[in-house]
Amino acid sequence: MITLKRITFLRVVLGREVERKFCALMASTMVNGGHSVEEEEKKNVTVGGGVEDLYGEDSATEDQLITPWTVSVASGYTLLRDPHHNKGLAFTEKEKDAHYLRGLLPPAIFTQELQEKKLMNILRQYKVPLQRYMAMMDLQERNEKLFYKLLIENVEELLPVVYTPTVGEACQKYGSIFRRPQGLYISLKEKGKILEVLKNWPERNIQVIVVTDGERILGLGDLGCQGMGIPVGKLSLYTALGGLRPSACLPVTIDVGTNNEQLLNDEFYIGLKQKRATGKEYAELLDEFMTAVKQNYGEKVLVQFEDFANHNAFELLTKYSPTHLVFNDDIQGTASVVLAGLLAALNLVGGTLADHKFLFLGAGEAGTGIAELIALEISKQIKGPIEETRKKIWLVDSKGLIVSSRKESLQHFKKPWAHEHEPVKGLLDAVKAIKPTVLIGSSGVGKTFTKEVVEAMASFNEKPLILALSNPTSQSECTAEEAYTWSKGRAIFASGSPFDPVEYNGKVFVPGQANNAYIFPGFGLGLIMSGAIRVHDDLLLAASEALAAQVKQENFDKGLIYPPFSNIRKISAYIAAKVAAKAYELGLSSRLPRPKDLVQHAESCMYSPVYRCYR
Ligand SMILES: NC(=O)C1=CN([C@@H]2O[C@H](COP(=O)(O)OP(=O)(O)OC[C@H]3O[C@@H](n4cnc5c(N)ncnc54)[C@H](OP(=O)(O)O)[C@@H]3O)[C@@H](O)[C@H]2O)C=CC1
Ligand SMILES: CC(=O)C(=O)O
Ligand SMILES: [Mg+2]
Repeated sequence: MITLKRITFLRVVLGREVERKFCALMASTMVNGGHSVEEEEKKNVTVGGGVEDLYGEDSATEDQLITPWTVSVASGYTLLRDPHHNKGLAFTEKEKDAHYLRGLLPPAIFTQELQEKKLMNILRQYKVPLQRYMAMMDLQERNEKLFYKLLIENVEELLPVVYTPTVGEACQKYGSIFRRPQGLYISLKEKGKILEVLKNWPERNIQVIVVTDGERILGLGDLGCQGMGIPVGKLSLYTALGGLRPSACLPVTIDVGTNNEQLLNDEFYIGLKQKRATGKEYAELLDEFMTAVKQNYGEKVLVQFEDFANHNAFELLTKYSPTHLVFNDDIQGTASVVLAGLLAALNLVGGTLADHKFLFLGAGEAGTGIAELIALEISKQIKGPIEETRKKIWLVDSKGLIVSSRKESLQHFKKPWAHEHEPVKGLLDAVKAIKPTVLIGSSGVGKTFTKEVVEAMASFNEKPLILALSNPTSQSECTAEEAYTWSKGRAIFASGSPFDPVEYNGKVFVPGQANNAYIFPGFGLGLIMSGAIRVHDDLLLAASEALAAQVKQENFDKGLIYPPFSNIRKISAYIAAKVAAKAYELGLSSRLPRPKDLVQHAESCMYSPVYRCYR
């Protein structure tokens, strides 16, 4: 067995040539069915213009088995190809000598700051967002630290590139832009072998998994296996925004087929070409996955469900919450970020949460998840039963206002919202009938907050609070410009995907981004650093309150109900500390003793993308 220690010994004691020969011979014993070293050495033939075929790969015929041999000591060419350790032109002269890099790089040496400047210049030249996305993915595969340095230090500029809206387009075109796998693909073909598949992933100490089955990718619907862009994007935010180590993050796509005909007919589709498995077949695959995850990574690995369709999402969350550390970002993360925005908005609109009336367009994961957390917060504030506080909240789905006469036919997650009211068909009529102070879009359907809807909101609210949560930008219920113009500059507006500032009547309005990206990185860090074993609603409330507390007067002055993303690492540390504190208080934490200063502890846990010096 060849070991890293032996290779290092050979290199240090006997020199590089001996090491090369040794590796080659070890490799050749694994070629052609394992013949003796001598035999294989004799057979080392020359092919391709006199280049030695050390590993026997070129000379092997098609039916001969060869070993995909690699020596995993990161030095020389291998070091430059290793995204975790590559520093590009930033290797020092000393490092070039010590790590066999001389001649493999041009003479100039760039600092990481200069590399960052150069790459930002290049990125800014791309006019097409998808080109920027691909350039960032290339960078992530080439030089991980530089990727994160760029993302952390230019977060407001690059978030729309690696995340919504561009990640949506990337998923739609994932088959064409796919280069190298960035996460684990677990399909029906892997049934019975999922534990082995997890072991194929090169990293062992996984702390957070983001998993999708691709059925509800943003507001773009079923993108099957191409949904992989979402776990990859979310996890890059876990690192950039929440400070989790990249090596501790595992993106997973469960492929049970797709019902998207366009993909099924696409010759370049990268997933299983079959209709989605459902029922027992689906449940068994998911169960095998969840069991394998716990077996391989232990009790404290966080599994974040992302962009599952609601007919699976609620069930999975209910099923695995008692046994695993699971979190559904679309249901719970979105709820927490919206509640934070509402708590902050009270500074602008006045009153308490209980004084407001809420109307949702969209009664799925996001809509009912947010509604439930608002109702919970109000019931805690007024110390009243949640059945009563739910009555302040109304939801509209594709069939109209959810009312008691529809109760029998409603999905279980809509039933608590079926209040007494006569049937109402469309949103405009619902707005006029309910007269909400807060209108929240979570339908996944763009352009549904029409001029009439916004004008109606502005007719009975001095400052209508309008949140257009649906992603990507194409699915936003209205644009920032529409919200400000149609409300004559009175709306307080935030959206799931970012919009540029808008000038209306000589005043500049800055729309905020109501996106769960404010919550999940800090929330996850809080769970992990405290060794939490279960998620509890009170942790979500703690995260909301922490985020709301981070909105400063200067933000309110611009009409913002969220703090800017530029400060997100500090915000995430604060959220993490509050979540961890609550987890300790509830006895859900296993990492003892509890650190005294949790904010400082959170900051000290965070991954830094600064280059390290190699000995
Ligand atoms: N900003 C953020 O952080 C987040 C944003 N989102 C966005 O929210 C959107 C919805 O996500 P999610 O809740 O998970 O999706 P779901 O599929 O679970 O829910 C969608 C809801 O919208 C309703 N709906 C669909 N079309 C219409 C219509 N024309 N009129 C009225 N209602 C309609 C559906 O009605 P029915 O039940 O009758 O089919 C359903 O209740 C997506 O675009 C997603 O990107 C999601 C999570 C976080
Ligand atoms: C933001 C997000 O999680 C979504 O749109 O699904
Ligand atoms: Mg999502």
